[in-house]
Amino acid sequence: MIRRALDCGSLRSLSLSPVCGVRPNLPDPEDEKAMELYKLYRPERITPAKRGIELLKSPGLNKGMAFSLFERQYLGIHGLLPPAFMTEEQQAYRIMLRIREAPNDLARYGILDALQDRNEKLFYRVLCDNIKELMPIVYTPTVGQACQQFGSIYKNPKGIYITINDNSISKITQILSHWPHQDVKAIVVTDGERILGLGDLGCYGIGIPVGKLALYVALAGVHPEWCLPVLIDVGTDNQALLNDPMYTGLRRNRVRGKEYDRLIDNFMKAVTKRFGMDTLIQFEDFGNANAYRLLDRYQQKYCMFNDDIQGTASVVVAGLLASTRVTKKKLSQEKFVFLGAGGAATGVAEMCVGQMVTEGLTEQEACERIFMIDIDGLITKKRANLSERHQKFAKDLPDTRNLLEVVKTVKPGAIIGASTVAGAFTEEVIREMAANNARPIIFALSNPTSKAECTAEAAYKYTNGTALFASGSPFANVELNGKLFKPGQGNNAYIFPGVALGVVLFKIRHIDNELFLMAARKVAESVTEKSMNTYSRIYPRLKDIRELSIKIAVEIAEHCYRNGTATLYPEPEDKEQFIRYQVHTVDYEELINRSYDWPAKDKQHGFPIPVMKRHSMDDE
Ligand SMILES: NC(=O)C1=CN([C@@H]2O[C@H](COP(=O)(O)OP(=O)(O)OC[C@H]3O[C@@H](n4cnc5c(N)ncnc54)[C@H](OP(=O)(O)O)[C@@H]3O)[C@@H](O)[C@H]2O)C=CC1
Ligand SMILES: CC(=O)C(=O)O
Ligand SMILES: [Mg+2]
Repeated sequence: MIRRALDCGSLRSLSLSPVCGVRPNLPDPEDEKAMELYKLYRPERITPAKRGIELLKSPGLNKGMAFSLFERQYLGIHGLLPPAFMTEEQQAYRIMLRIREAPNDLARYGILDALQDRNEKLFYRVLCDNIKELMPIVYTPTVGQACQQFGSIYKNPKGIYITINDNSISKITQILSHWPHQDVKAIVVTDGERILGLGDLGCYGIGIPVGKLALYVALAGVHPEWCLPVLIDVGTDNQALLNDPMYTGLRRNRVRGKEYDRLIDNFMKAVTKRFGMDTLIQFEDFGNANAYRLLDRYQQKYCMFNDDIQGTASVVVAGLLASTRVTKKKLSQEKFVFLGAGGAATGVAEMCVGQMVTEGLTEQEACERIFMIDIDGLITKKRANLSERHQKFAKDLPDTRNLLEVVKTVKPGAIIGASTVAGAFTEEVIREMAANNARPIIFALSNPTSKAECTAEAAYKYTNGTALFASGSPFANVELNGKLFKPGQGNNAYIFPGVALGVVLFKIRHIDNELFLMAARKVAESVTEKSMNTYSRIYPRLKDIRELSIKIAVEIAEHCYRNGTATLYPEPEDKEQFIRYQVHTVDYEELINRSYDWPAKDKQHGFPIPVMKRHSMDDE
């Protein structure tokens, strides 16, 4: 993907200017009221206790050659760095050069991974300023490849590992206390059983919480030191990993049942004991058997959500709501066929029901419009042992495993794939959708790209350009009959960063489903007419997510103060301004607190930055 950008755009495409509006607002120093609010919630910066080489080895503090002469002398690093000075822009430029020259995406992942270990600010600076180009590296699809090869690429720890051998609250609390940051406010946790659509990757799944939390920072401005990735290792049933000499996890089959439940229970208790009751816990990539079960068990007790269920539901409903502006049909007037009936698909189906009910249908009428297919075929009333969740979607139709047959019978307005079955939306299925709909909705949500139910090209080609298409992992633009299509990424990355930002900043203690429906509506209303009418794209641009996250956070904060679940007091009057004061900045800050009697700010050293044209990938 990036290789191509290099080939056609070469170095002239290098971006030096920030594109995501990342900077937090600083109040006008003359405005006393604004300064007071700013200082009330934001602690004073303190000159770090670390000095010398120890400081340079701290990724949260290190600025490399961007340290000024004054900082170098004051902090005991003078002479430990090459004598030249560089700005953050120059450093970012160097890194982007290396990234674009790397032979493949996994190598790019390695460069970014090493940068995160070395200089956190610069890592986020580079990521934020090149989000469209680099999100596919730190997130799906490349993160999937990184997880699969984690044994050979592992360098430095970036999270906490809790195993079935640590199964007590005190042991887990002890482990959590080893994490160097005290002020953890958000955790992403997986047990590695369903990593993207790649299945059970056991301990190698740690890449997913690390990647999701990188997006907390890059797409919502959550502070990196508030974030903790966690891998729960109960073994793996992946025989290839058990045979892999490089495997980094416990070499045993998965523990299930009571012991497993006790471990998760102990983990939840230990987290709240160590970091407080309002610590946000995002469940990620748990297997089908545990995802909903754990959500049902903990949703009312802890500040938690399941991203694959609720985040996915929200982003898909957002895409469907945006599509209504093109199809001119409400959700409640459409029929939906889901391929896959696991956590993601069922979460989406349930939120569609919620939306249809707000549009005036009864729950039963809404469920009648939703058809679900799992590995055993269409979910029908004849199916034995259906879960309560799936019973309401069961239909009085003949059993079939044939998606085309279902599409021919039901004539849905939308097909939504969350099945991990690559290519399941065949040419015949897509053509049938086009035959029945002026603007067929086709969502191939399975990740990574290799698992997508169809490609963007197939969706546009077999519908003669009428498809409203979205995919979980990014696809390149498609040109068809002289028209340019820009496929949207139907990925929960539009949702979880903003929800997390709202939750951690306003100390929201309970995350109900309503928040995700609100987030969905915010995303849908942010899609521009130009995006839809010119490019058939029903999601906002990736570079707009940061602003979107702020809007989502404001929306959910207003709601949570009304229902009493937001517990930050005094309640900020202007919530948007409050958020803008709080978000993490990717600009270097001076490490020395000069509120003492230091001489006037020393002059910034540096050489002129080469002028480059703006990069063409982060276009409209
Ligand atoms: N775009 C996004 O934002 C997101 C995408 N996803 C992606 O969605 C996919 C599924 O995730 P999730 O629901 O959590 O996983 P689950 O394992 O919970 O569900 C997978 C579902 O697919 C079904 N399935 C498997 N094989 C077939 C088949 N041949 N025909 C029909 N159905 C089949 C399974 O059936 P059975 O239950 O009978 O085994 C199950 O219902 C993954 O690839 C994941 O990466 C997930 C979350 C977010
Ligand atoms: C995007 C995501 O959460 C998944 O594929 O699991
Ligand atoms: Mg996931």
